[in-house]
Amino acid sequence: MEIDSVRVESSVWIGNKRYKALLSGWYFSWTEIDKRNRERKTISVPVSEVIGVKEGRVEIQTQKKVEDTDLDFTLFYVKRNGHGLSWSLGRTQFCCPSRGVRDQWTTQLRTALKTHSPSRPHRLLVFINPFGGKKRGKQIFHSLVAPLFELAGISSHVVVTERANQARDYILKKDLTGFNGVICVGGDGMFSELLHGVIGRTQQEAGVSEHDPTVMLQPCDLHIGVIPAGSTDCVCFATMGINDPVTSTLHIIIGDSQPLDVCSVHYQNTLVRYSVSMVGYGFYGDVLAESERHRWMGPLRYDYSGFMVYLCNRSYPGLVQYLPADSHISSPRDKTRCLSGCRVCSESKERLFPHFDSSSSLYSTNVSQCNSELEGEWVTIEGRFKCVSLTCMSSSCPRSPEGLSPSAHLADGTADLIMVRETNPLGFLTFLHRHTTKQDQFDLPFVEVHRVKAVRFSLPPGEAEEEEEEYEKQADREIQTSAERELEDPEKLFCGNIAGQSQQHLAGWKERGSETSRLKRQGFACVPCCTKPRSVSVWNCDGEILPHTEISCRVHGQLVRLFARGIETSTMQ
Ligand SMILES: Nc1ncnc2c1ncn2[C@@H]1O[C@H](COP(=O)(O)OP(=O)(O)OP(=O)(O)O)[C@@H](O)[C@H]1O
Repeated sequence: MEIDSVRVESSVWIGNKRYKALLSGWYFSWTEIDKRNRERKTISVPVSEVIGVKEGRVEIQTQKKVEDTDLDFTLFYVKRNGHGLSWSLGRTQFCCPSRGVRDQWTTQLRTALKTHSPSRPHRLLVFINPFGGKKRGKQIFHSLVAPLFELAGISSHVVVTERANQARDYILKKDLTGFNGVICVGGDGMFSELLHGVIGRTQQEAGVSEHDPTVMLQPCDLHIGVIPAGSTDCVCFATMGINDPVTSTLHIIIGDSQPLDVCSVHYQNTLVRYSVSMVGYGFYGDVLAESERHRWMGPLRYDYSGFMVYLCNRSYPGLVQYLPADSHISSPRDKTRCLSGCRVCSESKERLFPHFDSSSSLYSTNVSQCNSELEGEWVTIEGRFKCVSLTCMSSSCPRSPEGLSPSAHLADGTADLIMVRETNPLGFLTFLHRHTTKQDQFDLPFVEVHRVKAVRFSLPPGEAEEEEEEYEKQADREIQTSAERELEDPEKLFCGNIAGQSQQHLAGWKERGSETSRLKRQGFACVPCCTKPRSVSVWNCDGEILPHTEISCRVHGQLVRLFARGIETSTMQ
């Protein structure tokens, strides 16, 4: 029988009220019937949003309780709260006229679930960062996430991390057979580990060199899920519209799938990092560098560092080259929002994977995309900038609900390049302040924004040599100071610089044996309030400081997939 033609109907009781229950195609609904047999209010649940069907009267919240009765079944489903962005577990207990009817309901609902939700995960690999955010990762997983996975019949293998990069290395090296996805319980740093692991693993298996800046990367099949438990959870917020562990868990269970663009950052012919959120130079780099020196302050360090760096009022020379995206498709100032089911993103799939058909491998089709995606005329802009940033998504967060670029798309194969030229402190404050309001931050004479496919940043020729000289001198001074500090208190240096967010990146440096250069650069870059004017800032790449100034960035359309669906339309004004 065709599932769409399945129709099951019967009388049921919820409490002491009589209802008509109906399973028809994609929906299960129940309508109250009053004493005169008139139909009252109907509640309708899409089968794809059913979490589980259990025999008896079952409760899982606070404590699991099962009352095994012959006539009852309990339905668990996604319930939308408030404006709908926050999801919780809905639960309704149905009492049937006979055991036969009850069994028919449970069987038909489970069959419908399999048919309408074929891409739900069955087995997940979960990484918990016990030190992320308020250090509640383990508690969040065991009290809020694990019971829902169990209810939905999802098994999970849990790894509580003991060091930075453990999750990334695990994904790169271990056998992942049987896993339908990887989940992080932590913040953006943990997400980044999973991102690097999943992309790296996929390229290894496809025999693609990540270091070649011109290569087409293989899109990744393994989905990534994010349970927010960090102090910065921007990726979660920008793809769900809310930071809530239960909402994220429910999106994972129902197998939502949101493709995401990823920006690769290269230094010459070496991959430096991947980014999904922001690669920012100048102000954003300085704030991160400064905040790393004040980790002891906790999340407050970002406000403090932002204020200090703002007071320094620095601007930096730079040569920015970019490859524009097709402006007929969309633009960063078209006032649209990338919402769930976004037309621009779904139409981009054909452009990004023009020869895709499910019978052939994605990679073989991507090779032809390689050339066309890097075709076009590069535009060059030289000047002094307060900041230059590139963002693959709106990068909205609770503090800036509209984000760095409100009209950016999650999966259209482009990023928005924002350049803020040198201006007076009040002008720059206006630009920053507009990120927290609905006012257009691009409607300022010193701000430029472009939708792009690739960007290159370098120092203007004269500056580069001058900088190199000054850099060497300053670095030597810093090394000496650092060494003295280390001798005084080795713990201090370790805690201040190695622990936490920049760990992944710094570990990478260490692996490459450039401890000296790390000290040089870090010491030099992290003193925004030093009296001497500097001409070079650092890059902030999704919360990590990059070890290079002259970088090239390229957007890889729909490279990874998240267990998410974007921000739902009905909830947006
Ligand atoms: N067991 C661990 N010990 C130390 N660091 C870890 C551990 N597990 C993960 N990490 C690293 O901690 C960093 C920060 O973690 P995460 O993003 O989960 O939390 P966060 O509170 O949002 O971080 P931050 O406030 O520093 O941005 C990540 O880059 C990750 O590599």
